[in-house]
Amino acid sequence: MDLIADHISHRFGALDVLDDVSFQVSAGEIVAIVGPSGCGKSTLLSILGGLLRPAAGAAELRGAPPAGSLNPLTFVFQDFALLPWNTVEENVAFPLLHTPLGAGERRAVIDDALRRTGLSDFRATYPKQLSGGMRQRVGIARALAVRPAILLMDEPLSALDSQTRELLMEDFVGLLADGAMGAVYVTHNLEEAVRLADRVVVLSRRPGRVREIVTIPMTRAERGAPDARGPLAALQGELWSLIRKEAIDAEREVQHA
Ligand SMILES: Nc1ncnc2c1ncn2[C@@H]1O[C@H](COP(=O)(O)OP(=O)(O)OP(=O)(O)O)[C@@H](O)[C@H]1O
Repeated sequence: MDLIADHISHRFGALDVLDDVSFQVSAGEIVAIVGPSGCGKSTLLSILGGLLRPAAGAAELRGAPPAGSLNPLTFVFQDFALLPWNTVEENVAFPLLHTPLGAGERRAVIDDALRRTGLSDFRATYPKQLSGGMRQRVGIARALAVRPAILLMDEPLSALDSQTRELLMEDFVGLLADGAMGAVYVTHNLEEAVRLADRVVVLSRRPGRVREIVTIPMTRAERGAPDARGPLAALQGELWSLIRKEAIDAEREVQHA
């Protein structure tokens, strides 16, 4: 299933936030969205996920959803957005409430999501008993439970320390390796963008326009190898050179606002 951003523009009152943004996420592809602070990345993700109707243009899904999909698009949030009074299992089960799944099928879906995220032994645990990395794994398991075509991820690792980020990046690469699921990955972190994405959409400062779409010229597997650090750092440098000036301008704008 493909996700198409088709000439999307948006404004909040007098504030122009996005200007004519177009790109495509093909089935199984990971597309990162980077750009200066406040350029409209989260707004764009909300529009792609159908939470916000754009002022102009549209977000469209094309193609058949994965077998058994309950929702082709699902979000993974920076702050995990878990229900603290519910166990891990209940959090993962939450999006399955009010769906036509029978009890057996529901259990199989939950078990599968917990297994794929390494949470099978934590099903009865409450979020506050877990580390940040484990909480975000619960957020991912909950997203997997609806068998989506595309994960919409808004800074999913930014609340985590650097070692935990590394581990979760490895998890993402593993989860998305079979190409059954794609992702849109909003991040400030260019290291994450070049490590995970197949293509990177670089937005200008607000109103966000597509400055460039950079294709990462290495497979995801190649990027996990120890000798990939040099080429990845070079790619990161390339992206930073596209963003740097506008990031400085955007930062000044925020500070003087
Ligand atoms: N609901 C809203 N009402 C009014 N203004 C909003 C609303 N949501 C976002 N904005 C403004 O729109 C602009 C873009 O916000 P958005 O969060 O999409 O940017 P971003 O690129 O994700 O930011 P950051 O990099 O800081 O996470 C900002 O100036 C923000 O203050």
